[in-house]
Amino acid sequence: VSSWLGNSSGLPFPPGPAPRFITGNLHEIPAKQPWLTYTDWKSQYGDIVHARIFGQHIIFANSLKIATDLFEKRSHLYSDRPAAPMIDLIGWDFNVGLMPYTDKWRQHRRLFQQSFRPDAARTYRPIQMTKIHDFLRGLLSRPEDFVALYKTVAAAIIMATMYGYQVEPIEDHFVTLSEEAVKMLSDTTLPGAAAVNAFPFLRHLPGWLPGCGFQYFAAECRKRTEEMQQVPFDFVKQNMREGTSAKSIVSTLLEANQVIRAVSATAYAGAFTVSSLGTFFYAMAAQSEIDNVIGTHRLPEFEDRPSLPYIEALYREVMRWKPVLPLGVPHATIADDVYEGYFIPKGATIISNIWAMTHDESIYPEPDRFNPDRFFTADGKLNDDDTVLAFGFGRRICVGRHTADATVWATIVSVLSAFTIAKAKDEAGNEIDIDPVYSDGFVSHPQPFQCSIAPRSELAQNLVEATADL
Ligand code: HEM
Repeated sequence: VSSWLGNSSGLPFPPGPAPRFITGNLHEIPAKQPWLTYTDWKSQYGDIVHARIFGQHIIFANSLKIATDLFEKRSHLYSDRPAAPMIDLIGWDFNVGLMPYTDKWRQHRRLFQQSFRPDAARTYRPIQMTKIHDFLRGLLSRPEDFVALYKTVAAAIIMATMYGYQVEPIEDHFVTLSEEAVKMLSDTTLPGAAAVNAFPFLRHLPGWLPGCGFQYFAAECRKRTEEMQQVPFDFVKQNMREGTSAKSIVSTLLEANQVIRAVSATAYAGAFTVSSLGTFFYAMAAQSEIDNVIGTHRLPEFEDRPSLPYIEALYREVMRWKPVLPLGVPHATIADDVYEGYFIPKGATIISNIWAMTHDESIYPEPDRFNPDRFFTADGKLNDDDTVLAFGFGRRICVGRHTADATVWATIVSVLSAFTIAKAKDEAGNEIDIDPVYSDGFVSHPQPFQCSIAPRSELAQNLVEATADL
């Protein structure tokens, strides 16, 4: 009770909606697109907002300044993750991104960084391009399956770099395993999603008791999560035994070590966040820049990046407009703190409201409009707003960001160089409008929609077909 109500500091919590006695603000947390509600709270209460769900204090960092002050300048206090018993129950505690701020996290993060720091990330470029070219050929032969295809490209890159495993173009067993495990995680971690997060003692009660059905769900999740870690790991070990192992991060690091198993499965799950890729299909421009700089006789390469400022702006806008994790991954405090006269208790959940930051009208006028031009100065130069907020903050900033950045950029430029994407037409020849609908939950993916994807020219088609022989 003292943690629910208690604040012995004599200082106020940051402003926020009035909580009810027991449940706090639970009744105000919407199931759908909660980041929109939290961004409304920003207009009402300011850049730092406090809410409570049962005994859990939640602080929303709604501006870049607050995020920088807390997650970066006070990173020694703000780098923990909230304790969520449901994460342990479903077996996701193996994941670096969800681990508390402990020596174990440091060890996993260090290993991850070794394989994903900028110079290491550059060595994966050939694999990235190969998989992106597979994707382009997929678009030629099955444009109607573009959603399944772009989802696979991100997974294909991670699976090839981590495990040396080449995914099947459709319904790959490993990819399906990971997709299901990520979906289960997404369903169980939002505030208010699982009673056991609010009442941790419930984890000790058997599933047959009323209200404890989550135990059966959790047991099923644990099985999937275990499989998701073990199956691709066994694949590498088997190939190494048989001497057929392709070079991969796991085969390079492998000393039959549990940390590697967990770190690699973390990366494998990270693949799904690369669904930022879906977003850029909503927007078409920039082909003339590619034609002017690269010409039409070859496909783009990573080395072209500095010469393509418009594509750079397009990439930034894709990452700004619909951040894949609109509320980031929650941080938590490891001790009491006072910020600008407000009390922030130990164990509080700190949400980086990335949506509010990337839709801040004072920085991005008309924030809901997709407009890459906003990243140019008045004299037509790319501006210096090059920090992608979608990757989060401080010591917990996304470790896969260099690889993810390269994948998203290279996919955008490759598709644009070879294809025209337009609205689909109905039987009467009228254009079908696109209604951008995104999934709810922890990860926000674009939902399937219709559009027309066709090679820009015969030359473009030949270039894409020729990638099969590379
Ligand atoms: C467009 C793609 C991606 C986006 C937008 C993204 C975004 C994020 C965000 C917002 C966080 C939380 C940062 C914070 O706590 O403040 C995060 C953490 C993380 N990401 Fe990514 N990510 C992407 C791709 C990837 C990929 C491809 C990998 C793996 C190869 C990856 C691995 C991780 C890991 C391991 C963490 C946890 C770091 C920690 O807690 O110490 N991410 N990511």
